[in-house]
Amino acid sequence: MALVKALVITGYGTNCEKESAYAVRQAGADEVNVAYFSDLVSGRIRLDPFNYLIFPGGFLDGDDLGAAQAAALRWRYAKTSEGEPIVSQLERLFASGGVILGICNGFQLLVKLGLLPATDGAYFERQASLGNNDSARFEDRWVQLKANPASPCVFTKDLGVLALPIRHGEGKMVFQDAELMGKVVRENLVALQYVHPETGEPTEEYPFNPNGSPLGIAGLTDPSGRILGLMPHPEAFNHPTNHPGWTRGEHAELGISVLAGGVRYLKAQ
Ligand SMILES: NC(=O)CC[C@H](N)C(=O)O
Repeated sequence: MALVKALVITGYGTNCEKESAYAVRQAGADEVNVAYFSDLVSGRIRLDPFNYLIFPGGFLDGDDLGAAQAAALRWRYAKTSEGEPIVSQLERLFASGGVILGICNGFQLLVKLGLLPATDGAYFERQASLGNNDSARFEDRWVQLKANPASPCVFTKDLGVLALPIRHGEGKMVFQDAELMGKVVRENLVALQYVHPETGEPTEEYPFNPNGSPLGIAGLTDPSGRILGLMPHPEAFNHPTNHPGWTRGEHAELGISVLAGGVRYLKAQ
């Protein structure tokens, strides 16, 4: 049974690192650390000791150039003060069986860095993007979701219907072309979809789908199932009273369950 050592990356406008660290601790991680990207550059911290990496939500570089665009370039090209590409540490963490979770801005980063959806194992080749919401507005409310039971995703494996908060301006999934989107769907790399509350089925209808994402795509995984990126914020549903309907006695699966999927997977190794 592996120890779960989580690292939450912050800096440059990230603002959900504390909730994400709290949530992964609640989910059962043995060790939880928060570090700045600049700590990786200075060498104060390395990715090597960790097996659970979290890219939290926020406004990296103020969303200039598009959400997480500059950060994706930073992750791809920055080196430690000793000259080692930081991306090599990231590649090693993943190659040695680690799990990676990107929440909202973190999802945008994973997609722009080419870690999602990575069809055909083409990691670090960008195949998709996240564009402006169809509403052309920042959307901030709760949505209903459904996990895809056929997806290889280790985070959403045992999940069904979920209610989670969203808060983003750039959540519309855009694929390179229709062929790639078909492949993502066929290979079940769609891990999570917005659903219509009446039918419980994936929807493109606003406001249930808050951004106009095709097929209601709210989260993607990679072919290994060890990377998950999602627009909603599971870390923000860490107690039953976070749910807007809790005083009416409404219950829903805590978002912590998403983070717990990664913990369970690592502990089973
Ligand atoms: N909550 C977030 O992480 C927001 C992500 C990004 N800044 C957006 O608005 O789309």
